[in-house]
Amino acid sequence: MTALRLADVACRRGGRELFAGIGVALDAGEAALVSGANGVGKSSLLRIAAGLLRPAAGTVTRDGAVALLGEAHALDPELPLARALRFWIGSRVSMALAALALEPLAEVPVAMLSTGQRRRAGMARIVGADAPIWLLDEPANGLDKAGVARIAALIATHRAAGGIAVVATHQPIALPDALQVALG
Ligand SMILES: Nc1ncnc2c1ncn2[C@@H]1O[C@H](COP(=O)(O)OP(=O)(O)OP(=O)(O)O)[C@@H](O)[C@H]1O
Repeated sequence: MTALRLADVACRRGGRELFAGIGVALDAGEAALVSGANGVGKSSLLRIAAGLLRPAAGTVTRDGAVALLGEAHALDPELPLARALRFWIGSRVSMALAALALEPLAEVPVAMLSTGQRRRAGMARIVGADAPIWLLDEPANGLDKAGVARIAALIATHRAAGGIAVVATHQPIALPDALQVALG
């Protein structure tokens, strides 16, 4: 059964304690919204949840594969979008492009995409990742209203299918019944 647990987690970076005592318990279909001022440690918390950063204290357990949308999109800037995505998600490229309304841009090099298009491309990688646990760092950054609504709808669909979503954001995004994780 898909699950994500952070118990009494603390984070230190650059010799400073960013946060301590954070607990998050999510099961299939649930979501958390991570909020807080710039530099409070939202990205760090997602990296800890992903297993990319070791917590200074506490434990993290994951039941299910993780897809992390970081601040960078992790797509080869030189490649046309479809090929850059194929590296990560293989045959699920068409589905992922369609989910983000990116089909018309399939042959455009990633470096030429606009800010919002690049963000959607990064999200296409997550949608195609076939991972039950989504960790999304500012997924709505640079997106227009329709783009934000699309991300919210994708997260809702993912949850309805038994997925988990942790979203760090400064922007309002619909995340019904989300566990609130306020840092700082
Ligand atoms: N590799 C690193 N080494 C040392 N300190 C770091 C490192 N990466 C980040 N930090 C520091 O950790 C703190 C938290 O950074 P983090 O990116 O987690 O914050 P955030 O809440 O996501 O910020 P924002 O809202 O601006 O994205 C910042 O003070 C940052 O300078």
